[in-house]
Amino acid sequence: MYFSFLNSNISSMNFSLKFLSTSILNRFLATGIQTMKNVLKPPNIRGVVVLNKDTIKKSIDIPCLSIKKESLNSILNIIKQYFLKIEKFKPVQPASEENIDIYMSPEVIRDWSSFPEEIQSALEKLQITKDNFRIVKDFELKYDNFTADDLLKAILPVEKEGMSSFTKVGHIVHVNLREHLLPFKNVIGEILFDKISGCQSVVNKVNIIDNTYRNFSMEVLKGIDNMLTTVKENHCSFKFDFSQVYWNSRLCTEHERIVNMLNKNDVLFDVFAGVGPFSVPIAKKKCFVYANDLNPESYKWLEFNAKSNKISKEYFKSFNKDGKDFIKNEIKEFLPSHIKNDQNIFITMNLPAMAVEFLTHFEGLFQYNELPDFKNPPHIYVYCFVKGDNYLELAKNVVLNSFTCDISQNIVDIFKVRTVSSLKEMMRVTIKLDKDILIGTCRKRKLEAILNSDNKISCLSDDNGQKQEKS
Ligand SMILES: C[S@@+](CC[C@H](N)C(=O)[O-])C[C@H]1O[C@@H](n2cnc3c(N)ncnc32)[C@H](O)[C@@H]1O
Repeated sequence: MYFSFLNSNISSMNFSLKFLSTSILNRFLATGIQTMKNVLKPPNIRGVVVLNKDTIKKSIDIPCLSIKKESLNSILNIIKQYFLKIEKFKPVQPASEENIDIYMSPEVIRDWSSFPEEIQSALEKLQITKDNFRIVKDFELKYDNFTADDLLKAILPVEKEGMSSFTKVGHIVHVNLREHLLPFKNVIGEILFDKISGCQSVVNKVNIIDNTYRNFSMEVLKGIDNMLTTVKENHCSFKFDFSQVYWNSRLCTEHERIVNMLNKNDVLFDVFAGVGPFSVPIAKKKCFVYANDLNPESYKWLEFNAKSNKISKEYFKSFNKDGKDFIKNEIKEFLPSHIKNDQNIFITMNLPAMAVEFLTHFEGLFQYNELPDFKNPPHIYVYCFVKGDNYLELAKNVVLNSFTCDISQNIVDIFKVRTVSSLKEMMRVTIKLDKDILIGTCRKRKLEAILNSDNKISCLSDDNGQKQEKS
């Protein structure tokens, strides 16, 4: 679950300040009626660093239709679009034994004539006319009626309000406040704590994510100091200490994409598994999963999550090793039997800042006779960050340059996973691992090709790794 102060998302529900809102305004513009678009926004609170909730109020006039209770069902579909939709407020309220009041958005409706003609005539057919319409004066909008988006937009410096983001992980809402927003940290903490459903703790990331285990130092801005939390993703639950391990809700869709690519009986080697967002749901599909993470805390929760999601040991093995050792030992040990069984084999390498550096360990991982022949090559999904408009080309080059042999024929897909920040893209590159790479003949081939280039001789390897010479 993630949000930006200009562009937010609540679990799969997005709510956005950037494209502030929208349906009512758009409808309004479409009907050509003049808008009063800020009428439902908070009063002037720009720059406040101490939140005095009682003083955040605003008096507005609200259009209202009073109708007989029995007419409600017939007119609901006609006027639903004009309802006053604000926090902690019901647009349809009983007025007396027989009557109900329907409150409409003053952003859209100012008087009876604000209704488009076809709406007026549809209402009039049901004996609802101008006489049923009135303006309720001096209705008080309070702190409770404003959304977190509205309040933060009203408070934070205009030109910089969108330069930060917040994410919900279980009961924790975490923000990443740049320096210019630090004076507002308590206000931000309080608003998010009050407004984000299920939030028990608001934390600010203190350092940038540059340590080995990709976790953050946190400062609790509001709420309890308990970073042990549980989240649901891809029909599995994941428990972990958010201050000790890596978890990023923004990767939820990517995790789902990979989970959907594997089918029962396939094989996954997850080199940088974290607490298991690829490995656990994939093992749940009865795939054979080998999951590894160097962080002892991640490994602990990886094992816990496999158990709590009732993954059978038959399908799940976990390791607490450096990625290099995992490739050189576990992948080397377990890959051949799965190749022999002709299973679909996938290797995920999600450590985007440096995963490509581990690719070279696949080159020459096996002696020629250690590996059976295979038709169904394993595929690596390696993630990387690149900066620039030509991100496909950049990602391809990052991967190509990580091998000592030429593997341009082995790159079968390049996919933009998400934009991390302006111009920084997270990419997934798919590499088809052929025998030539795994037994290292591709290296020799490249070397020999260079050595022989003067004699116009190029060396090729056939499927069995046997060298052929062409002149
Ligand atoms: C970006 S996280 C990805 C976690 C998980 N796969 C996901 O998609 O959320 C990278 C993980 O790699 C682990 N890690 C960092 N360096 C490592 C290494 N040299 N070997 C193995 N794991 C490592 C970190 O502990 C972290 O859990």
